[in-house]
Amino acid sequence: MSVSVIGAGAFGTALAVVLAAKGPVTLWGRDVAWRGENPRLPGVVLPNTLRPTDRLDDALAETVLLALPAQVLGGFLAQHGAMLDGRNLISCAKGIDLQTLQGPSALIRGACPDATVAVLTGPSFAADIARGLPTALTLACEDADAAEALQAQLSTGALRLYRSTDVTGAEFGGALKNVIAIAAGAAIGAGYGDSARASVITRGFAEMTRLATALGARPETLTGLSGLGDLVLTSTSEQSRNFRFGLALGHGRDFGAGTTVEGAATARAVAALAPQLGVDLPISQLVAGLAQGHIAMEHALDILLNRPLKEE
Ligand SMILES: NC(=O)c1ccc[n+]([C@@H]2O[C@H](COP(=O)([O-])OP(=O)(O)OC[C@H]3O[C@@H](n4cnc5c(N)ncnc54)[C@H](O)[C@@H]3O)[C@@H](O)[C@H]2O)c1
Ligand SMILES: O=P(O)(O)OC[C@H](O)CO
Repeated sequence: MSVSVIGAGAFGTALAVVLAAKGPVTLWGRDVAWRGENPRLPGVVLPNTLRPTDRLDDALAETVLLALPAQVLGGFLAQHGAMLDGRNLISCAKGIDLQTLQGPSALIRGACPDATVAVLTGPSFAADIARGLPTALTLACEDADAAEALQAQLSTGALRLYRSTDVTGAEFGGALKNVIAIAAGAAIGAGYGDSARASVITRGFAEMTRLATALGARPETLTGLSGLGDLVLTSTSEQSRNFRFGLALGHGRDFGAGTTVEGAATARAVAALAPQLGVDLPISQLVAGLAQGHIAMEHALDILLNRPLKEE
């Protein structure tokens, strides 16, 4: 099966680099005028078996990894879905679409009804994957046979994929951890300390589980790589853009525009979903308010701590 990657950002390029060790890979991006090294992934030399292109019709393999940001995916599919239909389409985006409040797999299914839809998610920084460091991810697809075939196709010596049929659990775990990582960063940035961060991670994980299971996810998926695994990575590493965005909020500093911070828009989507699903998500709703500037950092702690005491 041939492979292509749509989206020449850090993650799409990193995946293309490692998969190109197994065979030819085409990488589509809007602007691939750079040659040899993608500025979004500095220091990584592209192998000869990786072919960048800005022509979409030139990048339509049997298996297509969609590595665009979540808020961009819907528009891209509306424009190009027909060209992509009928293939194995694997979402690598970690977010919830603000317009539809859907995860990437539902967007893909809507635009490409004859595709086999899967998600690839889990704890992984693009720079680590591109350097060939050992990484374990979840490949989720409702069709168990397709999941097994894609797992074999996309695993490499250092990139170890575990398969799952719980697409909702895998993709919502990956999206929601970004929101909680912002909260963890804000707690550290504001000087609340490591104990407070551990509370945010733990109570945030409870929120992730509540929301994802209300949407039909299996609870055990949330304890796997795509949920807890990625939450731990993203809430504890300054390599994470979501964590660094939270740090800036906590410090009261501006954060560079143009950096992909999936958790900011996803927090707003979560805040809209919570009342629809009847779930209580105080940390995520706080992040939505902070990210939009509706809540000031100095009030954030009071909002969380002044809620009624409850059973764990
Ligand atoms: N970077 C990581 O370490 C990492 C790891 C795992 C998953 N992800 C996920 O992968 C997704 C992409 O993140 P990234 O890190 O590659 O982002 P990035 O900021 O490095 O790159 C985003 C890319 O999207 C392109 N883009 C933006 N709008 C577009 C449009 N309308 N049409 C076509 N292309 C457009 C940009 O040109 C850029 O190449 C996110 O959902 C992220 O959560 C990233
Ligand atoms: O840099 P972030 O915060 O988008 O995180 C990247 C990956 O999702 C970590 O698994």
